[in-house]
Amino acid sequence: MTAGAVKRVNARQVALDTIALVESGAPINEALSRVKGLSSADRALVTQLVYGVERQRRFLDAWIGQLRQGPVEPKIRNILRLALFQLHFLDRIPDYAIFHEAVEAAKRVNPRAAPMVNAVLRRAQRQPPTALSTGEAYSHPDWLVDRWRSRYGDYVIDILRRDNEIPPLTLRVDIARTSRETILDELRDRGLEAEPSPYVPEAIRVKGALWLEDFPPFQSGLVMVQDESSMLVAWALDPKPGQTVLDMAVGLGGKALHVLERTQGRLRLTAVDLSSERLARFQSVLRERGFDAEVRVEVGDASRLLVHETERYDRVLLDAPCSGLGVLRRRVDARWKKKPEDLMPLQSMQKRLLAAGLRVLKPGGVLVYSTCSVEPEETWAVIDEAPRWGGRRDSVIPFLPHPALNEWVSAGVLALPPGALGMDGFFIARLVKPEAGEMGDNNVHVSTD
Ligand SMILES: C[S@@+](CC[C@H](N)C(=O)[O-])C[C@H]1O[C@@H](n2cnc3c(N)ncnc32)[C@H](O)[C@@H]1O
Repeated sequence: MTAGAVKRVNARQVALDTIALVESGAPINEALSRVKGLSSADRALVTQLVYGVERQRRFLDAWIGQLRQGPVEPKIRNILRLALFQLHFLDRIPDYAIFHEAVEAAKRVNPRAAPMVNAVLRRAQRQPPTALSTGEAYSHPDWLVDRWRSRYGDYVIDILRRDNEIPPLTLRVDIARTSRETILDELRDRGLEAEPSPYVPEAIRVKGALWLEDFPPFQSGLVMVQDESSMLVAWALDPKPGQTVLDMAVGLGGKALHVLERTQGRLRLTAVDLSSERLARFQSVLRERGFDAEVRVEVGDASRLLVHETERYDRVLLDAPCSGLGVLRRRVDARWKKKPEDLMPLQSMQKRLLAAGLRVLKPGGVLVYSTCSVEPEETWAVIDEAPRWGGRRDSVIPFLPHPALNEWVSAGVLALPPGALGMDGFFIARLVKPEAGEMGDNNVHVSTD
């Protein structure tokens, strides 16, 4: 056996251990962050295997069900899932190597199960899965398939397919300090496949593994990781130098930093988040980027903190806590954890935050409400309440960087289903607070496309 072969066996064992950790409830990123001591190639392989098995779990289990009658103990099931994933989705690993490693792994867990593993895998070679339901074939829970089919009809298949693709790493370039072409050249010099986003002028899509820690433009803050649809939030907010801006749920500050970049830091930003840990990380990035003087930070529930504030913000960004159902291609384990009953409790929080945000918005100001989900409970049902708190819809169309995005605008609101135009699913609504005496119905300025 060559040294390379030894390493591959280890990588698969590490993948199996990590899959078991995810099964026990650990978030996938956290489980992968515990993986230490592998070469970067093996690390990339473990990541690919763990993400792949987790993404395709329902499909793999349906296939196992057709190959083997009767119960399969959990550790052996994971060995079968990993082997079948490689057999079906990866073409660079020969079948005999997959079989050998699976049988050896089974022997370590339960020697009596090893012949069964061997028999199931040999059967799998001859017997591809048949007669699968849509949820099984595309490895999603039925409640999501049904929900999306009822809204999107046959387009649901595109959504499910895209949720199962490996998404690109998307970078946002601070184009006030460097050009997108400069960064593209640096990426290509490293042998990476990188292309400019067709839709967002500051975005780059990268295929393959880029170790950000070794990429100087990342270390110096010239690029950040952010999906294109997230970048559209700052476009819709359209901040101007000199304005007062409130970010009600700043998190690690991806969108707030974009807002600062677009105005070269020339605004007064108040940033709130419930999580002191996230805020501390955001503050350290602010210091590194030299933006700390412009930003006031507050920890707590924004809907309560703002009670004592007056109408003093020109722009309010409410990137609301949400289910994340638009970004399942990135958070692959979430599809098995989320439940339809999660949506309504989120809605009441989202409405409270929206009411508070509109209250502190100056007349004539703009609030952008966004979620990385397009589920109606946490999007339309929330912004439909805006008139109660003095907000009315304003079309995002004049603020979008590319006309192709308009296809996904309805009643002035951008609602990109997961994977549309190669982006994460996202909902972005622009709400304005009319000046005193201004009249009109809810949809002033709204185009009807
Ligand atoms: C979608 S994330 C924000 C992402 C962030 N805007 C970005 O671009 O990186 C939602 C954030 O809302 C925060 N959050 C949840 N409930 C909150 C509340 N009641 N008040 C303030 N922040 C809240 C969470 O801690 C989380 O960081």
